[in-house]
Amino acid sequence: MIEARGLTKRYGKTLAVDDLSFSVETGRVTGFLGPNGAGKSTTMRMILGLDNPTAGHVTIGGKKYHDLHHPLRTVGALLDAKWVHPNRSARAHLAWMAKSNKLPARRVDEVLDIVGLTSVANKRAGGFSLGMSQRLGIAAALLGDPEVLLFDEPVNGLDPEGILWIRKFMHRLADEGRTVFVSSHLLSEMALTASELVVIGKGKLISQSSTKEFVAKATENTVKVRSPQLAQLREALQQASAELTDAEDGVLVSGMDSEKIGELAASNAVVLHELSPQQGSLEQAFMQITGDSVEYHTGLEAEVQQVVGATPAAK
Ligand SMILES: Nc1ncnc2c1ncn2[C@@H]1O[C@H](COP(=O)(O)OP(=O)(O)OP(=O)(O)O)[C@@H](O)[C@H]1O
Repeated sequence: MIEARGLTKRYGKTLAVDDLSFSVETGRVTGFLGPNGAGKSTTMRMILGLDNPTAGHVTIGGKKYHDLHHPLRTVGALLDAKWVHPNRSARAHLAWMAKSNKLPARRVDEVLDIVGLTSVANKRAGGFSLGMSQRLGIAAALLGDPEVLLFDEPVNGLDPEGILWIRKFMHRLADEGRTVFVSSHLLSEMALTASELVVIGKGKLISQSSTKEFVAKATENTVKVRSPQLAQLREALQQASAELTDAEDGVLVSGMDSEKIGELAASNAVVLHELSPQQGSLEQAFMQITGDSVEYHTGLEAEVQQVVGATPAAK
């Protein structure tokens, strides 16, 4: 379990992490979500003792990283998959890591097998694709068989197959009872990967909850209605204080659930052609909750739309 309390990091004038408190539980995948520049990497570096907090603290299993007896047996991390020496083979790289950290040599072949790199174990890591490099990075993180795993933007640049592999692998690690903390600015990806979410913007905590709660709490639920007697239905809905927004071929109703709308239509003898509750998406929730915490708002919105074909919440 990871616990941050009042964690703060200042670089000159930039407050990269601002009084952040959150906890990451064992046995599940927790997403660390925030737009670019929100402070995710800085937080991860502080968890791993690579950066010192300006204030506050963060512990792993109750201890600060520097107080851990066997750091690599406690926590493994994938921060940058491309730091491997390019002329070293995958096996040599892991063997060197195992040796320098006093971990058993037999673990090298075990982790190569776990991440599916056995057949290319003797090939130069410099020739690896990004997906293979990520797997090698994950193998390195697993060398000490740690209970806690941190992944910083692990799916960045991967093809769909690579993304799927990482996602399934994280679920597997959590199912084994490990603590998995994974950062991403890809909202849609986190919805599929993480059951818990720690959401930050501009270094500050925005929310910590289950992914389901996050979406439910943040999205305004609407119901799409189509009817050949739309004018009549509009009047009835407005009289009942529902809020209406024009949709392409009908209206979006908020402030009233689908049962009520159906009953209202029936009591006014209005025929309905569609009555469909609109599922809130994680993207909509994120936009609504982060609001002006999104440092590069326009860019992020465009990116989200590109990635998932999502449209911003209908108002
Ligand atoms: N070593 C550093 N020196 C100065 N400023 C830094 C340093 N590291 C990070 N920052 C600044 O701190 C803020 C948070 O950066 P950080 O990399 O932690 O965010 P992030 O959420 O991981 O973003 P990204 O997804 O782009 O990596 C940014 O404004 C960044 O420019």
